Amino acid sequence: MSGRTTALAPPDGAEPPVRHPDAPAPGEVIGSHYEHCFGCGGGVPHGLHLEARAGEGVSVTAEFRVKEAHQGAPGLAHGGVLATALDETLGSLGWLLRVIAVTGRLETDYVQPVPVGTVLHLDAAVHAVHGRKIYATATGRIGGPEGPVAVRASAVFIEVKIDHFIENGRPAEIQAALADPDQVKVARAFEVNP
Ligand SMILES: CCCCC/C=C\C/C=C\C/C=C\C/C=C\CCCC(=O)SCCNC(=O)CCNC(=O)[C@H](O)C(C)(C)COP(=O)(O)OP(=O)(O)OC[C@H]1O[C@@H](n2cnc3c(N)ncnc32)[C@H](O)[C@@H]1OP(=O)(O)O
Repeated sequence: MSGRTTALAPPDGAEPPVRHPDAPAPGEVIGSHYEHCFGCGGGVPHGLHLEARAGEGVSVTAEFRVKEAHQGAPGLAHGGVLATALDETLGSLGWLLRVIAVTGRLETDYVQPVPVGTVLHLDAAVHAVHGRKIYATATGRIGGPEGPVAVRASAVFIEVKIDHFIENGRPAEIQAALADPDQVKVARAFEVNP
């Protein structure tokens, strides 16, 4: 057994998150981090095309319209797709901290079925940071931003450097990403030097 804990509750000594001075202003749209991302990329026809907006503090909002391609049961969203929407919304919080972070652990609660055609109103916030670990939660509501909760998530994201992608990604896609000035601009926004 290692001493690693994957608990979703921040440990003693965790600090409140600090919004980066260059974070997008509240209300500003946070662009896609990668055109081919299933969650936010414009280049994925059946992707979720999630568009997040910066909120106050270290928080974001996003909307996701459930399409036929997202069904798990007749006329209802697949739970894994909803988890992806929550994961992507949580992932965009990194823009406010100006760190690149990947999902370490994601726990989802499904409270109500979500029909095709529904707009899921998502919000997410970071609650604490401990070393490279970022503790965050997200909620998806139906009927409006104040509507009833349909899905919820708690997560731990882990800060990584750009090398995480360069070392683990498939070389063809990594080379294409590094040759794309828009992608390099995104990486620079995180103050990393690819
Ligand atoms: C050139 C191309 C550029 C392309 C990229 C462009 C721009 C980038 C910008 C943004 C993109 C960033 C994110 C995308 C945003 C949204 C998308 C949705 C998010 C995702 O969909 S993302 C995919 C799914 N995700 C993964 O693919 C992760 C697979 N995994 C790993 O890659 C490793 O597992 C890793 C890196 C997580 C850790 O590995 P490691 O060796 O670096 O670190 P280590 O193990 O030492 O852990 C350090 C501390 O984290 C704690 N810790 C570790 N694992 C934990 C867990 N599971 N739960 C709770 N705590 C955990 C330890 O307990 C320790 O804590 P402590 O320090 O207190 O001991």
